[in-house]
Amino acid sequence: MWIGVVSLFPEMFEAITRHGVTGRAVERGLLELAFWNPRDYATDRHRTVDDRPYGGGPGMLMKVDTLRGALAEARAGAESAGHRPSVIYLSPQGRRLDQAGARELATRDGLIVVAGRYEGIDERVVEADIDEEWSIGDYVLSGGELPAMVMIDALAREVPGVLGHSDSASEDSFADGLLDCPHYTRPEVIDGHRVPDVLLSGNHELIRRWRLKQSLGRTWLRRPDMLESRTLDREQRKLLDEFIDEHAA
Ligand SMILES: Nc1nonc1C(=O)NCC1CCCCC1
Repeated sequence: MWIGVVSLFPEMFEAITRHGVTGRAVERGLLELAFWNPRDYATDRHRTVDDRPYGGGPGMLMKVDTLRGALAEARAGAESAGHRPSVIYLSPQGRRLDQAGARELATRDGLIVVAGRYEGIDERVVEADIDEEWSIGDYVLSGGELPAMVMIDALAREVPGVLGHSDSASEDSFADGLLDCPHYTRPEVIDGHRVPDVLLSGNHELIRRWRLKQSLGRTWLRRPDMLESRTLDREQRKLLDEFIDEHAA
């Protein structure tokens, strides 16, 4: 998947282009990131990229001409790469990103992601140049780079071939609308706490059922809202009822 990034701090994105699952996806050509820095479009001696807000008040905005210069080149880059991207802006005012949203974004014919800085961007640029605003949560960060990386990481996992064996995506808890089950690895005992026997049994069907029961139970305990919008099949209903009975006991 092709993603153009407009950012004043492109080097921050090494966190996803040089490490882990996303780094390997870039190496394998499954994920392609290209960067355009508004500072490269500054024409003054000080390479100014911010500007004062009309109406006064604290803080600055991203300078319009340098931002739009970078955006125009990103669009040209997308076109020459044969893509017709959606242009995304990250801000707390956007649509909340969730697994379904990541899955949806992964189907687009490329993305251009605009990472804001200072107090944001001119509203006329939002209206003219931005297709969609997205948010990673209700808190204010210092820039759009970390939200952009969160979004790119989440959607990259939905790109076919990115994950080692494809079922790890389907097993991801949010992938099937549940919280993840507990996980265990060596040693078998930590401070007197043993690994649940079922996980040592080698019985894959019992293990599958135990993990599903734990996911359902955890979701019931911690995020009951996630169960409200979900129809449980017969097995899931039985396992959750068992969990609830055991929890009440
Ligand atoms: N929360 C968020 N979700 O997506 N982005 C978020 C954010 O807090 N972004 C900060 C940016 C917003 C534009 C101006 C500079 C600071």
